[in-house]
Amino acid sequence: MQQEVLKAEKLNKYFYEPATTQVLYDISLSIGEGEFVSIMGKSGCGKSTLLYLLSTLDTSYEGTVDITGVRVTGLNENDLAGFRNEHIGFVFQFHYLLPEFTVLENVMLPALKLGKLNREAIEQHAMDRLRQMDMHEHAKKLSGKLSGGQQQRVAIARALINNPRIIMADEPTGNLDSANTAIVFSIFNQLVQEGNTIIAVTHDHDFARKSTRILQMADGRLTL
Ligand SMILES: Nc1ncnc2c1ncn2[C@@H]1O[C@H](COP(=O)(O)OP(=O)(O)OP(=O)(O)O)[C@@H](O)[C@H]1O
Repeated sequence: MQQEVLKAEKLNKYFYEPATTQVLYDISLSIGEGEFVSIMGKSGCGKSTLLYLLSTLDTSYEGTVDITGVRVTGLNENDLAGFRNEHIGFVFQFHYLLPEFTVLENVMLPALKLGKLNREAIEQHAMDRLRQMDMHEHAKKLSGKLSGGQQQRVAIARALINNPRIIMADEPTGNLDSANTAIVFSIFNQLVQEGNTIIAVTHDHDFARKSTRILQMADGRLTL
């Protein structure tokens, strides 16, 4: 049987400002190794909120989340930061590249933080990831000087530097033209072939159609 990578049980989420509102209702799901899951639904239905919970960035909710068999619900922020850095690659729009650092430095950063390899090994690994994204020729440029599509590819290289088993993406092709969308999709496809798991919030039907499963949301509930 396919190994379970992520399990969520009975997630409920409330926001308390400006008034108490429930935005996620009783969400339970299980995602296996090597799945490429798209989360879809109308604007405001709770997709990003759900992804924040699943990716441990938001810790105030009811219910439980287990990732790679670890109960992440209830872990303190320090432990969560370490867990995320090792197991989850983020391609989120707010996880911007640092514009005053080079492309290579940006990609190396999460591995330097993790501290498992020496600088030389990290640099080599970062260059390999950049080559995979066809961005190696830009390694020495300041990331702020790249186009949006190029920055997104660098962000993916950075997300992959610690070889996470799970990649969480919020609108990974949101600001991209069709050529860059195709590149990002083929990178994701390759990652899935290698046994990684991808969970992506997207409005892009073409993108979602190519994933292995679509989670459809409406009004804070999973409908499919
Ligand atoms: N910090 C917050 N405080 C209060 N309400 C919030 C907050 N963040 C989100 N919401 C509300 O929660 C609901 C779900 O928002 P969410 O961003 O998860 O939707 P979404 O499906 O990702 O939307 P979009 O596709 O437009 O990004 C919305 O009604 C939104 O207004």
